Amino acid sequence: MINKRIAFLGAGNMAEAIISGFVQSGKMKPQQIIVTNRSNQERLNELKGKYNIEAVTKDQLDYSTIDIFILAMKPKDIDGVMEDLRGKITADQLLVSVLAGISTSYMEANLNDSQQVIRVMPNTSSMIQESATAVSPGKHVAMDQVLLAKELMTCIGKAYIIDEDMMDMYTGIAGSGPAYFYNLMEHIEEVGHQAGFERELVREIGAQTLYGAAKMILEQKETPTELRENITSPNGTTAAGLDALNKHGAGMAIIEAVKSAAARSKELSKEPEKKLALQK
Ligand SMILES: NC(=O)C1=CN([C@@H]2O[C@H](COP(=O)(O)OP(=O)(O)OC[C@H]3O[C@@H](n4cnc5c(N)ncnc54)[C@H](O)[C@@H]3O)[C@@H](O)[C@H]2O)C=CC1
Ligand SMILES: O=C(O)[C@@H]1CCC=N1
Repeated sequence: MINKRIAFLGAGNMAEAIISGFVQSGKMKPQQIIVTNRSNQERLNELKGKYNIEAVTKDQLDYSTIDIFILAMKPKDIDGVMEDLRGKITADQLLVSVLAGISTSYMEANLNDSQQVIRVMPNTSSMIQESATAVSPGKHVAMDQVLLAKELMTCIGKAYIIDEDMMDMYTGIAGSGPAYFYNLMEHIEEVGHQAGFERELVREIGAQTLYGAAKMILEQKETPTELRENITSPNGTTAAGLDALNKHGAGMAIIEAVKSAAARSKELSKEPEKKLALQK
């Protein structure tokens, strides 16, 4: 059991996906979790009703009772939250941030000098405990806190400790990644439906195909290249499909998608970093 009191600052999609995974994991009692937002009481009631957790607006939160704060608002709202936390958060309270493009050094510089800050990058599959989550500790984090953060993130799927300088690329691969596969599935659904399948049926067939392929990669010893070659008979149907994929630039499109998301993550961090440089 994880015996900590955890407060979410932000009550949006990502907060809900993580809360759902935490509650399903059985590693903590719902009463250990408290979710906050600025003022949307309706949303707080919804989360409270669905997960049996506590829910209050940020101004009603008693900061002194919290062991771990999880930042789950949009990156643009970071400065308001730093202001809320400054002077209230103490060095022994752990700050975990899911915000894309906001560095640990930015948060450290805005809080106590020795603040323990860990950046994580989950994805929305947290909802069903199938996220692939990166964990990157800041400068002042004790090893037991890194392991605690990893254990927490394991409640929502697999967790990997990575260097923070790889976080933009990780975001391009795994934070945004589910969207690429959803987009692929939208196209599979469309072409199958146009050919005469019921939409729901072809959606399920496509999803089972994707799920089976992912499970093969995770559970078999072969590489994706070997698995692909196993399906591809000379002059067969798969070869025809792969030729069309190549002709239409699918490989390049995937590489560009990851690189563009990673570049956007890097760009998101520039504004706050610039502000930090001016403060120095
Ligand atoms: N959506 C995704 O797939 C992923 C998102 N992220 C990160 O998660 C974060 C949240 O994204 P979403 O959930 O999609 O956003 P969202 O817009 O659905 O939710 C943001 C929430 O933050 C609240 N909020 C704003 N300022 C606040 C404050 N000062 N105190 C407390 N609450 C405050 C808002 O009321 C809202 O409930 C973003 O920073 C994003 O970079 C990270 C990984 C994946
Ligand atoms: O699009 C975004 O900014 C967020 C961050 C990672 C996934 N979605």
